[in-house]
Amino acid sequence: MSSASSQYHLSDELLQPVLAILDAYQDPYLLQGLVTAGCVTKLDIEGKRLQLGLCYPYPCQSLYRDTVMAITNKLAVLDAIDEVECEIDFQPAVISAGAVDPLPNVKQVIAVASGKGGVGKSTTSVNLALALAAEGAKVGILDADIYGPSMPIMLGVPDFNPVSPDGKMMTAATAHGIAAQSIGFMLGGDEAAVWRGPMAAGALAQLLNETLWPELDYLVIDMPPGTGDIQLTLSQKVPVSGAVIVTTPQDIALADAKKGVSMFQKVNIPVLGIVENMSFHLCSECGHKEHLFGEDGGVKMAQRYGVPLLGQLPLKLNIREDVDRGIPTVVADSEGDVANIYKEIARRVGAQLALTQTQSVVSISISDDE
Ligand SMILES: Nc1ncnc2c1ncn2[C@@H]1O[C@H](COP(=O)(O)OP(=O)(O)OP(=O)(O)O)[C@@H](O)[C@H]1O
Repeated sequence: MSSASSQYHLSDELLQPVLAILDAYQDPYLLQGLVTAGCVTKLDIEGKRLQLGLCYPYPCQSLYRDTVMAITNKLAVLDAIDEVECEIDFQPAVISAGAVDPLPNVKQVIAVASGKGGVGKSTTSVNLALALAAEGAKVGILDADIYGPSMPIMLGVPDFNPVSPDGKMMTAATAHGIAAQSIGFMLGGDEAAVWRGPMAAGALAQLLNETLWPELDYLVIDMPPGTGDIQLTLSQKVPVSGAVIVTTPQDIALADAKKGVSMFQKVNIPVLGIVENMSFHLCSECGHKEHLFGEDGGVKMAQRYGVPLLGQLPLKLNIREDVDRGIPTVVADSEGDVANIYKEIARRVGAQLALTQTQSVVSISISDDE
């Protein structure tokens, strides 16, 4: 149990059944009871009104209402409680157990990668970033795709000029509530495409380090596609907390995505999971579902590598149209089915990061004590 137990101000007689009820409530993403997961930060009682404080290590704002209702119903069996006042918060861990220095202001860096181009990595990155923000996190995105920077268009800020007020650090754009920096703000696509290996990785790391990022819970990096030198060097130069691999279900893309999984495993960056994009075509008129690129390739790959399948996105016209007009689907249709899939993916990504870091915390505190 966490040190939060010092915030528990209930008599032993009441504390035990309350903790038992709260721990019987399994968090669907952490797959642990709320007490075991360290989410219960406050317990107090005034008359028969229980004051409950919860702090999640991943952003899940859209679930707060249902969670409170479910917990309140369970606690209602106790005679000593007839009302529950619940405060919920979210706080990701700030941990960098890796060799690379953490970025000031940035708690977690998430790399979004794909084995090959054109699988929808940038579309997934931008919608994931916006979904993390919709779930209550402070988010930034770095477009490191030197072969085809797309964030300026996808976020509707094609003319942003990242001025450098002090001649050293650059500003980030703000779009739909997230901070954005892109190699595309600096260079035309063609010019950037001639970059090679370590030089490109060095320039991207510089872009990352020399941007005045606001306080961020998560910085999503849209990596260059592929698994070559640039990607490997970038993964070693940037304090990446975890990686998300985007693939389509067909065999060739999957073979490439496997290389992506292996690359991150080689440099000890946890693979948080796989997003299968363009999983099926959903006809917007008749609702017919068709598996154009094969069925469940991402599912099989996730099983084979023992990493979670974070979600499956349909091939849908409006996903493309929305990024083309600079208003990604998570913003354009924020309560629609597609936005909800991205939000589900965002919660899973945040929870996976938290679980990965719980393990790091354990190993760090052991070596500190020694
Ligand atoms: N689920 C989807 N449904 C419909 N269109 C999609 C979907 N995902 C991506 N697209 C479209 O597919 C094209 C390629 O997507 P995107 O640019 O995100 O891929 P990428 O993997 O980042 O490509 P690159 O490696 O070339 O940068 C874009 O036109 C995008 O709008």
